Amino acid sequence: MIQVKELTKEFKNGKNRKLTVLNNINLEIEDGDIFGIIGMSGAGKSTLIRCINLLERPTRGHIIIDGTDITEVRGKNLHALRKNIGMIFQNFNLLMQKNVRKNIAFGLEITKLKDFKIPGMNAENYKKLNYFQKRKAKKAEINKRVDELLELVDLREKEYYYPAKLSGGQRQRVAIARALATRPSILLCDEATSALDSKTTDSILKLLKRINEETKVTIIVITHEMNVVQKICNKVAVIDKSEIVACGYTEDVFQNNSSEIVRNLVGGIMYESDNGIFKSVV
Ligand SMILES: Nc1ncnc2c1ncn2[C@@H]1O[C@H](COP(=O)(O)OP(=O)(O)OP(=O)(O)O)[C@@H](O)[C@H]1O
Repeated sequence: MIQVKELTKEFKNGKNRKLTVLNNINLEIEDGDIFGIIGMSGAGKSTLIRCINLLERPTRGHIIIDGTDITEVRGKNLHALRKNIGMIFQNFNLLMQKNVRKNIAFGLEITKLKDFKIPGMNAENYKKLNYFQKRKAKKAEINKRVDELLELVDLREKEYYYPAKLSGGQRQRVAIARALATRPSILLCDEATSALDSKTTDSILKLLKRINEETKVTIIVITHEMNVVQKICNKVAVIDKSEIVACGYTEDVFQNNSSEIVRNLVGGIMYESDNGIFKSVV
């Protein structure tokens, strides 16, 4: 479980001036959730997601993942923490000089040999291997993992392509595979479908949902596209002007139109309720 407690983030804005981008945020995200965070541009969504993997350090407050307050984590332990949190972006952030296989393998390649855990091998057996045996075992394990991920994101046929020769949707599939390579328990998606057309968006959302069901990875989705939240998020939080103004099961939040910001954001969305009857929430 991810618990965000009384989180505040301030940026220095000129001499002696502060900009409060997140103000006393409280959230609970359960294991296996696909949790949406929505809000207008500038509301603080990206800053919140960047605090969750400590790309930004909160000014005050706590982020507790499975009982560990990660705001206290520094140095070597930070590396282990980051391996547990994958991230994908709007612009994919692929390495353009590396092919699909090498992009996916990247996070595993840069893991130091001593930190590389080979599944199925216990610490005693591993200790007995010499340096070259360890390197060989690491290489074989990386290849096996990349093969699995290529199957998962359905890119087997493009494994030796460079990103420049891939469509936007294929690039995002590579980014998803790369983010999952270290078997993280959390996947952060920062406007991951914003650069894609609606058909490609749908195929990426289906893929994320399938991955969530198969691997139980917790997914946090930041988006300004309400249809993304409607299609895959079981829960959603709405941020407005640095604060959470609504939070809960997606259907409940979308159907409760008491807050103006929620009305503006979800205005016009048709929601399918449990009994199959479509109704407008505005
Ligand atoms: N490093 C920084 N230094 C100063 N101000 C920042 C910094 N990063 C973000 N901000 C400010 O924080 C506010 C929130 O930014 P953030 O990117 O979190 O919003 P957002 O909701 O993700 O917006 P968008 O949907 O447009 O990406 C903005 O006013 C932005 O200018």
